[in-house]
Amino acid sequence: MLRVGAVVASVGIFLAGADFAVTALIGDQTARQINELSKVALRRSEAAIDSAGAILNRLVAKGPMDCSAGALQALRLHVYQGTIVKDIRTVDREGSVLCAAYSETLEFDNGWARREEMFQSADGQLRLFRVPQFTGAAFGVLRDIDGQRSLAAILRIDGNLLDVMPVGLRTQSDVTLTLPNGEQVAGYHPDASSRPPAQTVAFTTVSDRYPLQATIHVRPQSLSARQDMAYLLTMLAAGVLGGVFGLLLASYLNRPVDPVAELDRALAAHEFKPYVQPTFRLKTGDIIGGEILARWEKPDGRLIPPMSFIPLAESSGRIEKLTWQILKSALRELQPEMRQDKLFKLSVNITPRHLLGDGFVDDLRKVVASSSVSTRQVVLEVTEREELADLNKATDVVKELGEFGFRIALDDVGIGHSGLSTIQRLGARILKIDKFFVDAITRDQSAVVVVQMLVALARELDMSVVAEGIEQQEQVDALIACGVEEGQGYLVSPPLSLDRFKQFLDVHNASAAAEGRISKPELAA
Ligand SMILES: Nc1nc2c(ncn2[C@@H]2O[C@@H]3COP(=O)(O)O[C@H]4[C@@H](O)[C@H](n5cnc6c(=O)[nH]c(N)nc65)O[C@@H]4COP(=O)(O)O[C@H]3[C@H]2O)c(=O)[nH]1
Repeated sequence: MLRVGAVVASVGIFLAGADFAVTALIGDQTARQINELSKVALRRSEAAIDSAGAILNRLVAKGPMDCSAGALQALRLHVYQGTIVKDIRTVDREGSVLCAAYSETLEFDNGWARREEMFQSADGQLRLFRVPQFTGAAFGVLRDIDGQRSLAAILRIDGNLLDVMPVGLRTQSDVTLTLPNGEQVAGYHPDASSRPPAQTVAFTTVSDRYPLQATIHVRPQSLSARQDMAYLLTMLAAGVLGGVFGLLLASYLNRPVDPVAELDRALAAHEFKPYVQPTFRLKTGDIIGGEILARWEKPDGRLIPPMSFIPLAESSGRIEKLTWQILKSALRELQPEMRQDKLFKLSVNITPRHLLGDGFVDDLRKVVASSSVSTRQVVLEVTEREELADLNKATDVVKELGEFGFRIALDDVGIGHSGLSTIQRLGARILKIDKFFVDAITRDQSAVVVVQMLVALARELDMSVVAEGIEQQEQVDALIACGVEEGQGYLVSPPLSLDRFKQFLDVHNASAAAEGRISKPELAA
């Protein structure tokens, strides 16, 4: 799962990065290419004017262009031989047409420019002008013959602009040729239905020989790199690179983590939290305390149960630090409630080795003293799962703890190592009956007998009995019948985070006070 996540995330990041870079780079490159194409359009147009100028020069050199039959014949011959020049006309000084090679073409005209409306070429030889026609506009190129007359070539060069743009961009663009006054003299426009909308980007090149500029208008989307093969190839490469990087990342993340180093990191980050499960009086349901149960709140939000890390914490010698961390935290947070209800008991699990370790009693006293909570309200649950290596020393420690007011509970009684003699000698004040017997008590008579026996033993030794893992009211009834007075279990509440445990206490105390079972002064007494 981690591997798939790392690969997907890496591919996504690489593609996004590549998209950004490639869009900028290729988009920029596309813009430069279109700019080059506008130069191509202009060069072609200049070449067409050069060609028309050359024809007019030849005609002027040939002889009198005086509208005689011979002169018109010569004009027609040149028009016939050329492809761009559609007609050649002789005009007077003002610009009025005197005669034309093909006089029929005059019918297509929709006006005629006056001489002063024409634009002169840089070398002063030619004048360019727009010839409005019913079918659009033609391009006029005028050359003076003498002080009285001129020759005007009528050009149609739209076709020369058709293939300036690559096929893929033709429907996305316009190519136009305009005079300095903005009048269009030639142009290629795609089919009207697919013409570029008003929102276009313009690329213009201005001629330094003729009063003319070529402009290409394109849709902004056409500049997008996404249509480009280079884009697709780059994105493919980025995807592959992202995948490879993701696999490397996944194997790095999946590398075996030293579990003890991970425990140390979590301890340093205070990721172990005290959850608290309430203990209650079986007959009344009153809350009389709670048991601290460790939880590991991982940075990713996962909540790890204690049996997944307590054994390693015990075997690696980290359990002591962990125990102090969660005990201090619980005492600090629950101090107001514990000072208000002096009968409230908070219990914490202590491993036998920790209990018997150097300085345990002193350390515990310091921790509890710094929280301003009475030692009488702190219960140490020593599990029976692990054997008490040195029973004599354990008995001494328990005695010393008792002298300072702490109580010891023997946990998991009935399923652990210690026999009746341990229970009797250790001097513990509380016996915790394991969930195993609580589960069986409503269906197995022998469980009833064991519980009755433990209750009798506890009375004999002046101990109280707490039953663990109560989930049903029938179990409560059976336990009461056996003489058990206190318990804990999901029937009342699972272990809760400190915040939720405090809320639980508030709600419980409020309803108990409302029912008149407990009054606040009693709690404080
Ligand atoms: N199914 C069911 N379970 C119930 C019910 N009521 C309580 N339990 C669970 O029974 C366990 C009782 O704690 P435990 O016997 O001390 O057993 C504890 C204790 O031995 C150990 N542990 C937990 N926290 C610590 C700690 O801070 N230090 C040490 N040394 N051991 C700890 O881990 C054990 C397991 O703790 P948890 O998983 O919290 O499991 C807890 C509790 O959540 C119920 O009605 N139904």
